[in-house]
Amino acid sequence: MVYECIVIGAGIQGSFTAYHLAKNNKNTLLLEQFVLPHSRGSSHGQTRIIRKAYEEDFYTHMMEESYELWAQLEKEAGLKLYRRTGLLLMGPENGKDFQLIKNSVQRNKVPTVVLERHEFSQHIPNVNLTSGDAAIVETTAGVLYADRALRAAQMVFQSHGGVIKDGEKVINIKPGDLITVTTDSGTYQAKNLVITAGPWAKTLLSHTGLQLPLQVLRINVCYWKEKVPGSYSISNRFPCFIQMQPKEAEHDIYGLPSNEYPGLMKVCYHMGSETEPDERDRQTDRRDVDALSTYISRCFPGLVPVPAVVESCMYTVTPDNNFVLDRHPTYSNIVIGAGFSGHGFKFAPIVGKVLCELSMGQNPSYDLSPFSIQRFQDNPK
Ligand SMILES: Cc1cc2nc3c(=O)[nH]c(=O)nc-3n(C[C@H](O)[C@H](O)[C@H](O)COP(=O)(O)OP(=O)(O)OC[C@H]3O[C@@H](n4cnc5c(N)ncnc54)[C@H](O)[C@@H]3O)c2cc1C
Ligand SMILES: O=C(O)[C@@H]1CCCCN1
Repeated sequence: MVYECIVIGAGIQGSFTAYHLAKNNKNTLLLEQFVLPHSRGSSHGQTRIIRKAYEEDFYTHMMEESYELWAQLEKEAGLKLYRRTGLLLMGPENGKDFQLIKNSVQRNKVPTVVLERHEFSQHIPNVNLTSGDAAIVETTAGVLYADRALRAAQMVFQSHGGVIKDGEKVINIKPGDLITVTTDSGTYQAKNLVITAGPWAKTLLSHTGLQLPLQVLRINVCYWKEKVPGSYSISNRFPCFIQMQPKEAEHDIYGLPSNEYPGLMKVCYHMGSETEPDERDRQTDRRDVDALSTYISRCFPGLVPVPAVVESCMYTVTPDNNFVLDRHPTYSNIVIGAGFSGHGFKFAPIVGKVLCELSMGQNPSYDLSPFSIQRFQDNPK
């Protein structure tokens, strides 16, 4: 049988693409190399941050509709996927990045509160605001329950007649008017193909003759013990946070209130060391954990500054940290979603929608020029 569309990769982006295709009555097959659920890609784990505060207007605009589509999935699946916590943004008051994001939220009317230094500790207890730093809180930001969201998108896809075949690794792609996809246990044909293979995108795209400048990083996902259980918890109304330009590191540090593992707060570094996705844990660089320990001792005195639990996850990053959402430059019936650069989860309902539109030959609902493949060819690295 010939499918209307095959989607390769059942992470959050592929699952949402398949969800939209099935809702548009397209006969769709979702292929996944590992038995589901698994923790080998980028979409596993309990939580992710959802927010509208971005330096770039186009991300903030996409998030308007994304919140609505997350709420729709909650309804369809009968599950709670989003919890509002607020997002505390801290950074050097006169720093360029902090100013850009502050101006953007004002320009785009994202609900935010500015916290003056003298009132900071009254609103955010147990955190030391670095001297020279300013703070704002985006009030509608919060947490997405990631594992649960992934299952929900897959469930709704199946309830619309979609087929998932897991434990089947794609080993070859033969482009054409009818595309032939070969896995380690079968061969399938479709009129359209969507590749959302996360950290494996580079390998898969090589079967289609395309090279993209994607780099895979291993992220140490660190949980830190609260000295007084609950002091940084969701139930105590502690927010998610992003610390821009921390003193001890080059990249941002971020955290989510304790919730999923009672007594433990997730605080991570927004960077990692390069790795091969099939040998993720051979990468043992822990310099990021040392920087986190120093930051936590200085700014989060209520946490024990040694990680209690370390999990891992991968980022697939592009040179400008913007996603790839485009048609294949040679084969217009192959659509690509890749390079989510450690911030793609919150956008998944919109990513799925535009990849579905591209694959159905429609005009996408958003200007996709920031996400084009052409931008790499214009500025080869
Ligand atoms: C530690 C961490 C924190 C993050 N925090 C946030 C956050 O707070 N907010 C936010 O919005 N985003 C966040 N992100 C980013 C977000 O999680 C990712 O952008 C998103 O999960 C990427 O999804 P994906 O579907 O592209 O990749 P994946 O989830 O990796 O899915 C790709 C799938 O393709 C499958 N596959 C690959 N090759 C093949 C093949 N040959 N055959 C069959 N299947 C194949 C893989 O097994 C995998 O299941 C974070 C990411 C990490 C790692
Ligand atoms: O996508 C996000 O909102 C977070 C910000 C901090 C780094 C990890 N990703």
